[in-house]
Amino acid sequence: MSRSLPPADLAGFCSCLDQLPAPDDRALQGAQQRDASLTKPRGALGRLEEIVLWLAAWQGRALPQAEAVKIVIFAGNHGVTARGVSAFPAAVTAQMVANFRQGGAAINQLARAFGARLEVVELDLERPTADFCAAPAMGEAELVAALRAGWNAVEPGLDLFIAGEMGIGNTTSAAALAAALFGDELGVSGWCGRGTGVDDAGLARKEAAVALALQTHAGALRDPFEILRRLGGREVAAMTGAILRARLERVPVLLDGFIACAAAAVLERARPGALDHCFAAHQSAEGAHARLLAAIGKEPLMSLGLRLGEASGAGTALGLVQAALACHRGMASFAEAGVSGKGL
Ligand SMILES: O=C(O)c1ccc[n+]([C@@H]2O[C@H](COP(=O)([O-])O)[C@@H](O)[C@H]2O)c1
Ligand SMILES: Cc1cc2nc[nH]c2cc1C
Repeated sequence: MSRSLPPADLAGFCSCLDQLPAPDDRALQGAQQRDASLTKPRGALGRLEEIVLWLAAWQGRALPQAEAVKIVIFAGNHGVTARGVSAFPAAVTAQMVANFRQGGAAINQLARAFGARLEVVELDLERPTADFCAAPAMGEAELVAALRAGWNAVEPGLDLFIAGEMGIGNTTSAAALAAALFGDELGVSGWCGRGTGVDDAGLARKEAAVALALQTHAGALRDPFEILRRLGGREVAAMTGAILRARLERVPVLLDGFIACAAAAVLERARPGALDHCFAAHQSAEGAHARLLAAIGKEPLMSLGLRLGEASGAGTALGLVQAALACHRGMASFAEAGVSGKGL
């Protein structure tokens, strides 16, 4: 299904979940057949083969490509930063947006290295969300505006989409989201990590903020989109909207780190299988990312100790995507190369 206009309201976004397209089985089979013909023992390219099959199924072609690759960094500010939950001041969000625009951030280098188009979408940076320890982070209209901003960032026909984020304080928001979506039986500390590098006192403030938020919103944390409204942030909701639109357009998505996965998890909780078009690029060093990946049923491609956000893990994984596609598209078959097939 291709639809250009974003839903007007929250009910419209929710009803998209009833219309999720399936992968293209014929394209998948075509890619499997080609893979089986190539001059290598079957399975010998390991997870590179998995990447190719995923792209084939969602792009709808046996010879997938990564020409039109788009990375969008969504930026938002968080009221919860007033509680001392980050190692950096909230002003860094806008300063990094300027850095993205000037080409000086890590993601600028990765996008250039791997031939991806990079865009930055600022979401009301001068107006942080409400401190979710005391009140819902966003009103419904704000949530819908953020979901729509994400939706509008994805166009049909992309070969691959990456949603990235920049938002001082957003690992606290992502921890609260994950705890609310998947339960906090291990305690909130199981979902809290050091983010930009908070010290022990900062980590304790973060855990206290998440615990207080869950208490404040107790009884109102059943619906995943309501959880997003209460505990999320604008850039988080924009990633949710973008990942949903990508699914409707059958555009495959590479998931980045802890915050991007929390945004995606809203969809998975709302509709199991909603993330079938997504591949987890990496496991970040944020302590709870491994748990979150397991909760959404994703096996990360790499674990390099990255904890930067801004789509840097997914941007790095583009190199692996290119490696996978180069082999699938360029290798000779056994017949073409005159190589003997398996004997026994
Ligand atoms: O992607 C991740 O897993 C990740 C882990 C730690 C930090 N970050 C980035 O750091 C910022 C949030 O960290 P913090 O400590 O301010 O909550 C935000 O801009 C994220 O892009 C991102
Ligand atoms: C400098 C800096 C760059 C970032 N990029 C994504 N999150 C970030 C957080 C900080 C603090």
